[in-house]
Amino acid sequence: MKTVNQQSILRELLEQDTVRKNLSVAELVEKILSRKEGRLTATGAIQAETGRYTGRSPNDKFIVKDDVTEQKVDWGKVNQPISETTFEHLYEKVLHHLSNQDEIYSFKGFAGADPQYRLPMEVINEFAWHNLFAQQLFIRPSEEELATHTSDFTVISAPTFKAVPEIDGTTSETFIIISFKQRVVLIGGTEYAGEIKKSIFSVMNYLLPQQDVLSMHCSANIGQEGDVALFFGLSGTGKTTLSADPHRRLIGDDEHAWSNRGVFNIEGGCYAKCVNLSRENEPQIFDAIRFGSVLENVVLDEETRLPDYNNTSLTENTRAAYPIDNIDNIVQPSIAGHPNTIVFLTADAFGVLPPISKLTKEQAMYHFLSGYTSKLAGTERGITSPEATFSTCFGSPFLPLHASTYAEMLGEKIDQFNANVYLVNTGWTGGAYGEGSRMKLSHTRAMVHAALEGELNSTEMVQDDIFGLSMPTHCPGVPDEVLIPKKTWKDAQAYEQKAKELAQKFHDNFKKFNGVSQQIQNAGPTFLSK
Ligand SMILES: Nc1ncnc2c1ncn2[C@@H]1O[C@H](COP(=O)(O)OP(=O)(O)O)[C@@H](O)[C@H]1O
Ligand SMILES: C=C(OP(=O)(O)O)C(=O)O
Ligand SMILES: [Mn+2]
Repeated sequence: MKTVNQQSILRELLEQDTVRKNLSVAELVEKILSRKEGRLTATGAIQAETGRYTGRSPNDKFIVKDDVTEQKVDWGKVNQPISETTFEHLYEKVLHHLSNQDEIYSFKGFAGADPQYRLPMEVINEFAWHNLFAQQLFIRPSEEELATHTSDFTVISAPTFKAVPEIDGTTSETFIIISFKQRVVLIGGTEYAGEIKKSIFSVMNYLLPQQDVLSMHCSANIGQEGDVALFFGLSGTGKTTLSADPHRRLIGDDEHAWSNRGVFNIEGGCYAKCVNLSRENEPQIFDAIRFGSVLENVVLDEETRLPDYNNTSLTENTRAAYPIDNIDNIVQPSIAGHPNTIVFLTADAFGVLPPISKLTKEQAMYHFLSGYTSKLAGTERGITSPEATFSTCFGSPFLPLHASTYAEMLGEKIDQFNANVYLVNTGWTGGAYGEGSRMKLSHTRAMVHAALEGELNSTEMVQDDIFGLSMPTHCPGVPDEVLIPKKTWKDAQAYEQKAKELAQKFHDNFKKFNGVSQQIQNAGPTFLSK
């Protein structure tokens, strides 16, 4: 059988003495420098460039349709099917490609901080810097854990292997293919490191709900009283930035799961956007970038070798990868109790959603299913300015199962633990993208702080008459007029028009969720039902 064949080729490959296994950070750094894969920066971090692709390639992502996945996966534009035969041919070619390299790198570790649900996994890389990335992003094993480690999923990344669509059955030279039957992710044709971590996230989004654990595209932190907050949001909306908070310990910046024991981080590291990064605005992230970190597509000053975070000549999606331990106030292991507060981050390019609003349970479900936000420049191929999108569960590119699976689980948990839910607009204010400006980070931080401290519970609220959202009228550290979008626009009529345009989009998008309860369907924009 084919399956056996590939598994034995993989085993053979891993027995070759060209495979360097779980090298230390220092050894990997030496490799990266001697192979000229990257450069040493004055921060101590490695800098690497990814060439043509500097963001994810969602159109090149597939799931193998086989007897394991056929009935389970929500097939469509996000989860494109590919045949077993196509996968097997490519798999063999990629393994052949890797067996011809002078050296390749393997990292064995885990996804999932809770020992009950963790996935022992392995990442095999053609590039040493990708292997360093994997080591920093996934959960590093102890010596004992490594000695007894048996991988239950393998990511194989061969960026210089390029597919030929006509022969290989892909859409382009790039491919990201998950086979749940063979427990393999195959990545080729792209050097963007984000694919490695996000593909394992997709794997966990398939596996965990089947164990009755909700997986979520969110960051998480914990306050002094042990109160847990989650921040959901599509790429670039503020999960990493807002979860790094000197007053709250970090659980994780991007991927979490919620079991009947509480929440846990899926990863062991962070992957921060670093466009315009400054110590003043984001001190913890700025200082996390040091020896062992990886700066991706960040331009260096040629003389000082210091990163120039304002330079977006390679991409706006510049990134820093570092182990979570590089942040000084963290929870270790990355496990905590049940969330008290849930924040949905939306980067509203229309500039009409309130900077913060408190949601009813029905509104929470409505907005979770809608997942309205923007794709921000650079995070996906072809996106050069914020583009309004409805990304269900604030993470549609990473969800193999139907949105209702995740939404129903979240709804039950919100009910059970009585969590407060807020919608926070980290996008535009005072006008749409191009006219208004990005919400001030200091204001967003102040609003989030007030929400987490319970200060908004006793504040007077007003309801906006287009979306039906409850907006606080005061918030410490934020001018009153910022809280009400209409007041931030020069032209109130223009605001109204734009807001109604967005409300209509919400309405049109939600038609596909006609199976959900009437109460949830009614929790959308209010002016349309008048
Ligand atoms: N009001 C705001 N709230 C959050 N982030 C903001 C805000 N204004 C600007 N930003 C910037 O937006 C980016 C958010 O990115 P990040 O936190 O990495 O997103 P995510 O983790 O959700 O992908 C950062 O570069 C941050 O500095
Ligand atoms: C890494 C990504 O997203 P996030 O910013 O959510 O981590 C990505 O979309 O490639
Ligand atoms: Mn992030």
